[in-house]
Amino acid sequence: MMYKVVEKFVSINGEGRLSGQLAVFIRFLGCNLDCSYCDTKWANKENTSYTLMSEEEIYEYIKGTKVKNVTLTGGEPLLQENIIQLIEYLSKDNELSIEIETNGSVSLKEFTKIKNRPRFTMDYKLPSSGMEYKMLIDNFSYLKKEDTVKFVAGSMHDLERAKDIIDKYELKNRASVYVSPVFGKIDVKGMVEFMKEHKMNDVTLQLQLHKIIWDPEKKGV
Ligand SMILES: C[S@@+](CC[C@H](N)C(=O)[O-])C[C@H]1O[C@@H](n2cnc3c(N)ncnc32)[C@H](O)[C@@H]1O
Ligand SMILES: Nc1nc2[nH]cc(C(=O)O)c2c(=O)[nH]1
Ligand code: SF4
Ligand SMILES: [Mg+2]
Repeated sequence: MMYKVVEKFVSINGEGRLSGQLAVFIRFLGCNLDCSYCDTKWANKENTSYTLMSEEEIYEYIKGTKVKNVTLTGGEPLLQENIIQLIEYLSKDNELSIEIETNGSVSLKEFTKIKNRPRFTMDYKLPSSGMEYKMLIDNFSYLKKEDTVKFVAGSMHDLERAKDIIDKYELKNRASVYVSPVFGKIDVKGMVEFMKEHKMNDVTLQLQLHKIIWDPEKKGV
């Protein structure tokens, strides 16, 4: 099988449970959503240049970096044709710790059947993204403790909505729960005050480390 890879690189993971650790990123072409805040819109344009890579070539690249954490992302990685074959192929290597960043609109059902499946870092798109209506609530039932639900908030209204969803679906009992500011859009101190006011125990506030270390617009980091 061949996959449309728009960039591959090693960096510090700037997000999620392995934030701060080295990771190999494979970014795939194309997305079905159009989040207002997307910092990777360039990867979603059908005319974006990409490299066709087989599962073997992707695996060889990853192993050649000697980095064990792998993040499959995009664009929306789960929309790649035959992505299940790639995930199964990579999942055979127990030395790899694989995470998939996914946007919450693609059913996880088939992916949860994969032996030694990767961890999902699944967004729940909040109102300011304009994509909340695309969220598949059933996906919450496929999550396990190793997975993460991420809420990217662009306003205090978004944060209120995130709290409602976290409580309504008891997400803290299902997976790790992260909140993340839309970069430069919301006062992070205000997010902390909100979390304090609402006693949001067991929710992790993240900042995109890579946008602190490098130019926030820089690709390949
Ligand atoms: C570029 S997306 C790719 C994976 C998948 N399409 C998704 O949205 O989860 C990776 C992560 O970056 C987040 N993200 C995108 N633009 C952002 C921004 N401007 N500020 C903060 N997080 C952002 C997304 O919400 C998602 O959690
Ligand atoms: N350094 C770094 N860490 C990341 N974690 C998730 C990313 C993504 O775009 O999915 C990402 C990214 O784009 N860069
Ligand atoms: S789903 Fe992810 S890649 Fe697609 S537009 Fe939203 S943030 Fe960007
Ligand atoms: Mg990114």
